[in-house]
Amino acid sequence: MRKLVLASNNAGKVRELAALLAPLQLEVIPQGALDIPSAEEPHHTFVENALAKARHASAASGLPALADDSGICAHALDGAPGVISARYAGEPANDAANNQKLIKDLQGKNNRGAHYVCALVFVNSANDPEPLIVQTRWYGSLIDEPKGANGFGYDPHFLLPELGLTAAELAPEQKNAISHRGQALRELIAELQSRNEWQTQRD
Ligand SMILES: O=P(O)(O)OP(=O)(O)OP(=O)(O)OC[C@H]1O[C@@H](n2cnc3c(O)ncnc32)[C@H](O)[C@@H]1O
Ligand SMILES: [Mg+2]
Repeated sequence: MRKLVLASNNAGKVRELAALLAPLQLEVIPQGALDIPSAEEPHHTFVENALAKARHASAASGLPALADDSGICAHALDGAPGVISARYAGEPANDAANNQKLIKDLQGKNNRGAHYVCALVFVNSANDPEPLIVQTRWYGSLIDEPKGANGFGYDPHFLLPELGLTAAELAPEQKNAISHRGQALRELIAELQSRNEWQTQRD
């Protein structure tokens, strides 16, 4: 079976990506299972960081790799925390501290609009000259009081106004059906299939 390394050490992301990839005939291997450490993420864009992660995991494993660089952008904060979402409150990364800082920074701001961003990059090999790149957004608004126990990261504060629920109140499959990551992975799979590189069980 074709193998794919998931170039992420975030358990929440790995869970979501693995569920979305489950219908494909692929052996999905999180990089942690191969003892591949996190890549450096020095760039100013999600796409560049995702590309660095994908190349890093592919170089270390000798396998095709899929990376996700994502984050949340608060509209009243000029898009912060953005690419530094994982380490907004400092290192090591801590979801609770990041959420607290974000809510504190939004105190007194009327505009609670925000969007998640997900950049996905697939490479066939470490030096792949044609990486496949998809970037998507998921819009919502940020609430002070956390609600819900599903998901990860900023999800308990990310309200979907049309549903009246936070991302952390959605079942995993509901979140994947509408999230930035779900949208991006469906697009990426369609691109890969149009290249004829992956077959699904439906084929
Ligand atoms: O780099 P990897 O190993 O993939 O893991 P990471 O957690 O460091 O991932 P990022 O560098 O892409 O940082 C993204 C951060 O944005 C947040 N984030 C991204 N997608 C999210 C989602 O679906 N729900 C909640 N928070 C999310 C979360 O805090 C992540 O830690
Ligand atoms: Mg990271």
